[in-house]
Amino acid sequence: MKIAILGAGAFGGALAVALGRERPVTLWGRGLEGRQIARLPGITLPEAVSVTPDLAAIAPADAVLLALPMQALSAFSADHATLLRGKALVACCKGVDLRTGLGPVELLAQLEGGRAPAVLTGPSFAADIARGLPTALTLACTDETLGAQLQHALSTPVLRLYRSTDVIGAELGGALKNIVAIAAGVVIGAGLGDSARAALMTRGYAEMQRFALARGARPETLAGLSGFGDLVLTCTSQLSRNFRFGQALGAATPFDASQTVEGVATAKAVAQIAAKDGIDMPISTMVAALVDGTVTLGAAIQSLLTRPLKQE
Ligand SMILES: NC(=O)c1ccc[n+]([C@@H]2O[C@H](COP(=O)([O-])OP(=O)(O)OC[C@H]3O[C@@H](n4cnc5c(N)ncnc54)[C@H](O)[C@@H]3O)[C@@H](O)[C@H]2O)c1
Ligand SMILES: O=P(O)(O)OC[C@H](O)CO
Repeated sequence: MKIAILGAGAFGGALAVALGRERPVTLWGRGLEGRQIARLPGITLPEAVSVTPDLAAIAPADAVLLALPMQALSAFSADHATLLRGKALVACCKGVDLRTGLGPVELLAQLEGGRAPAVLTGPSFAADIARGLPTALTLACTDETLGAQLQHALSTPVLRLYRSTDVIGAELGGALKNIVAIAAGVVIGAGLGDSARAALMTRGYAEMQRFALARGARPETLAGLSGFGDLVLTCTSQLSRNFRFGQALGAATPFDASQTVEGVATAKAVAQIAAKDGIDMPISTMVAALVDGTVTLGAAIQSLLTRPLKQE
């Protein structure tokens, strides 16, 4: 299986490094020059990675990994539909498209006549993958045969892929955990303590399940790498941009606006869907209001703490 990766940011670069240590792979990215990845300082791409600024050069690839920010995926896949159609597409982004309310697999499935798209997601910092540290991810695809082929093609001795057919559960776990990570960052940034963070993560997980199950996900997927696993990683590590963004919000300190923080747009998308479909999502709704500036930090905390007492 010939593999191409689209997007030479942190995650696309890290996947190219990991796969390029084992087999040939093509990496395309905007403004990609030389064999360094700007978002991965100190990392050099292995020899087996062919770097190209020309998108047409990925034409021979059988499998294409799209490591772009979620909000760029819709326009990108529509603009390059002819090139992408017929290939095994693997979405590597985490989020919900703000304009359509769709996840990455649902967006890619709109390329008519294509194969069943897959999603690669789970607890993984690009910096860890690029350093060759052990990482486990979920590869979800409704086509079991294709899913198994991709699982084997994309696994390495230190990058272990677990297979699933629950694409909705896998993509929503990755999308929703970023919202909870922002909220966890707010809790820590505002000095509310580790006990409050544990409570927030637990109630956030309940909220993730509620939303995902309402959209057809399987509960065991949410309990796996792409849900619970990624929630734990992202809510507890300073390496997470979503967590650090929330921390800056909670502490009222500046944050580098050039960083990709997927939970911001996804919180807005999820809050809109939850309001429309009547799904109780208090943390996501509050994160959406906080990032929009329609509620103050004090009011947001107060609102979550004064919700009616209920059964767990
Ligand atoms: N960084 C991580 O640790 C990590 C881990 C797992 C998953 N992800 C996911 O991977 C996705 C990408 O994140 P990242 O960390 O690589 O972000 P990044 O900001 O490091 O890189 C994004 C790349 O996409 C490119 N890009 C943006 N818009 C584009 C467009 N319209 N057309 C072509 N290229 C475009 C940018 O130039 C940049 O190279 C996100 O959804 C993120 O959640 C990231
Ligand atoms: O830096 P973040 O917050 O986008 O998190 C990166 C990955 O999604 C962690 O699994």
